[in-house]
Amino acid sequence: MTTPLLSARGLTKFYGARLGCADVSLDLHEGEVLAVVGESGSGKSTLLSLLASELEPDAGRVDYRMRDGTLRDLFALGEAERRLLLRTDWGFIRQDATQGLRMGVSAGGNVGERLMAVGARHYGNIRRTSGDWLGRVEIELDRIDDTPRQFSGGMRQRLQIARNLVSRPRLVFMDEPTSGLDVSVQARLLDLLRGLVSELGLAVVIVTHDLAVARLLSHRMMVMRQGRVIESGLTDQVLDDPREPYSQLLVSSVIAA
Ligand SMILES: Nc1ncnc2c1ncn2[C@@H]1O[C@H](COP(=O)(O)OP(=O)(O)OP(=O)(O)O)[C@@H](O)[C@H]1O
Repeated sequence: MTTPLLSARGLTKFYGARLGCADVSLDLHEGEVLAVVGESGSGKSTLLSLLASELEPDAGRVDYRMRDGTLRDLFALGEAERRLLLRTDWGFIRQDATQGLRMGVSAGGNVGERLMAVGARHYGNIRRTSGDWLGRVEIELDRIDDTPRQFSGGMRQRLQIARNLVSRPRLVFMDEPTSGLDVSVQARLLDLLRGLVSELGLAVVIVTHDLAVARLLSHRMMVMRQGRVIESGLTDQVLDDPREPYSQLLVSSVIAA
């Protein structure tokens, strides 16, 4: 067995007296897609923020295997190291595109900025690579100088994808990347994401309340309820044959919908 890329043990977070999540452990290997599902308030976003070290846990730890092979405790990283990871080795695709994009910067600039973070300096190359990536996410090249404010919701999400993937991260966090979009737009976006994730061999932690998204994108899934993981396993197994009554309810309510 190879060492996991990301490994969490006993992650627990309280907001005052309210539980965010409790005692969550997981391993994520390179190229693996893990979906975290559960109803609203079950702790999915809290867990994602802890894994991405945006939030400090009350207990537990997260280790990450750096590119040089060393295992690092994420909460022991300095702020500069953490920011560097976020800009280079990781991506974070957010539900709200205004939080994941620089809304006042052109589409090309949004993508180019990430390239500069990994050392690109030549303007012509940066613009060409940015243009290539806009094409890959189906944004017309003549929109390269428009800002995301002039984009539709679906286009903004595709731009977030380009911005995050252009620097070839190894790990991408996704927080409900398709919710809030029209069903037909969601389907296209999911297709695009699925293709890129497999082509680039990305490791992904995706939070979603939509089991169809989990089915389409993930290899493994975890079901959360009231801050705790109540079931986990291979996605097809959990969805086709859920063990826990709560997971059965989740799955059947989708089928009924
Ligand atoms: N900043 C905060 N301050 C206080 N309580 C919080 C905060 N963020 C989350 N919580 C609480 O922690 C619990 C888990 O919330 P979390 O946002 O992680 O759930 P979720 O599964 O992501 O929900 P949703 O699908 O609605 O985003 C909830 O009870 C929530 O009210």
